[in-house]
Amino acid sequence: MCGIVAIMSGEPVNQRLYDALLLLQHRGQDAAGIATLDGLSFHMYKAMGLVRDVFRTRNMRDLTGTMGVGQVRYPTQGCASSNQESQPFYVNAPFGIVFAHNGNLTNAEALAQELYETDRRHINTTSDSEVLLNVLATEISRVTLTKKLDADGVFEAVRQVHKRVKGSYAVVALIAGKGLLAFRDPHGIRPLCFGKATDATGKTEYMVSSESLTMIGTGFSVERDVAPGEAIWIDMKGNFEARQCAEDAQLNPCAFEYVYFARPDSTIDGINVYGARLKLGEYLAKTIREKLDLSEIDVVMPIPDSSRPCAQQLAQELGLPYREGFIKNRYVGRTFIMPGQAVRKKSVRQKLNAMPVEFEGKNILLVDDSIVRGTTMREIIRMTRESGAKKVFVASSAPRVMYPNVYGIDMPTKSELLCGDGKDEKEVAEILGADAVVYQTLEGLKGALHDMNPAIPAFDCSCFDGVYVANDVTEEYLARLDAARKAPAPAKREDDEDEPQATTL
Ligand SMILES: O=P(O)(O)OC[C@H]1O[C@H](OP(=O)(O)OP(=O)(O)O)[C@H](O)[C@@H]1O
Ligand SMILES: NC(=O)CC[C@H](N)C(=O)O
Ligand SMILES: [Mg+2]
Repeated sequence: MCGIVAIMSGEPVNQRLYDALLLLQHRGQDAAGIATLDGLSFHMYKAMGLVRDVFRTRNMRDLTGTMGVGQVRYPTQGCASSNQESQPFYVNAPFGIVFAHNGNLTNAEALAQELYETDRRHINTTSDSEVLLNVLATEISRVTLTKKLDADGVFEAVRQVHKRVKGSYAVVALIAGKGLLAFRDPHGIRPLCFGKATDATGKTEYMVSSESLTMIGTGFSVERDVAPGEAIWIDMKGNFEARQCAEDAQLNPCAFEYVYFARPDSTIDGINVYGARLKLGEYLAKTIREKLDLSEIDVVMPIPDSSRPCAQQLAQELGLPYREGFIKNRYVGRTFIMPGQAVRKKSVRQKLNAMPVEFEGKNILLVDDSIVRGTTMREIIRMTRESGAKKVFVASSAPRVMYPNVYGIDMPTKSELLCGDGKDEKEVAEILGADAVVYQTLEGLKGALHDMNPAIPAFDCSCFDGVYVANDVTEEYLARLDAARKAPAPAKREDDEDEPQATTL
């Protein structure tokens, strides 16, 4: 999951883009970048690392201009540790475009070939985002063969992009001298919203962002979500237009955003994320009542951070005490979105510390938002027992993660999932070393989200039910992902730099 943001204003945007990226840090910890447009010149700075480590005052000073885009990256395709694949991306024709993407294309390989052979465009990385930018650039070029680029032309180009591209994509882009473009895939799998503010001269400013919390944190007021398949265009004079550019758009937002990815203080497609997590706790409590003997549980305990609202609500519903037994080191980031299993494993212990006083002689119900590879839970159960707990029960606010995700969560193969082979709760409990494990049911997840916004027809629950809403995933495609995942990583050369150099424009 990456985080993307764009601002158009009459005033400098560098600081506010930086502030927005800091607020989106939970969506990507691998790399960060900002590109601004000053007159007809782009300025860009991007590098591997967290936002606060990537940008220095001198870099910020160079990011002049009153429009800009930014991104924090959590890689799903291409190379996890490549500075070249950090975003934004830039192409010099037509006009010059900088671009940031959240999502994952499922036909990137075929598109890259088509771009080379038919459109005569060269893709220099293995990132699907570079492919998407080049499809967009090709389609913008096509419409400008016969006329000047205006709103109609931009929307026509996006219409063609929707026809060629498969998978999930939320995009922000700046076209030099022309305007700011944002669009969302026809299923609205990844989130995208926009807001407004007024600058010192009384002119309207716009922000487009992955999550609404960036607006609240930077003085913008949230206008609405970008609809699935919709594009919005703000030209250099500040004229705003929005248009539906897809033929069969239907909103199917990713359920995992509500379970884990998004910040609780964001509202996505009319559902407040915190509220959704409380609701998931309500539904999970019902299942726990059916499956566990409540008189055996002394305390309910969350695994910080993401499971807290669910655990709190669940404890209240079950009339059990809620206790915090794990203290999180706030200087360690999210474990799940770290690249590579070795670093994830090490980080769980660095990140969470158990306080024996909360465990000694007690039967504990541990609550986490999800158990994906089982890295976190395995370690947590070990720590819970070491700290003196008698019995350890486990509850997950998400159902069993059984299928690969190809829409922007980096778990493309079944083999890396704890329940990829269909293990039931008993088998999971044995493997993790728990006395019992209870998962949210799929109906519970869908019911909770439906209660929060009955107007959403369906959610992308592909990693729980194997249904790929964009109808773009075949067994053959999944087998290719599996083979790619198992291929050995290129060996590190002795003279490899530990710190990749930044990329600028
Ligand atoms: O089964 P796993 O593969 O370990 O993945 C699941 C865990 O990863 C996430 O935590 P993370 O530390 O990323 O973030 P958080 O602090 O927001 O909970 C999630 O909340 C689970 O705890
Ligand atoms: N999580 C994402 O949105 C990733 C974007 C893009 N697929 C990349 O790997 O860089
Ligand atoms: Mg967690």
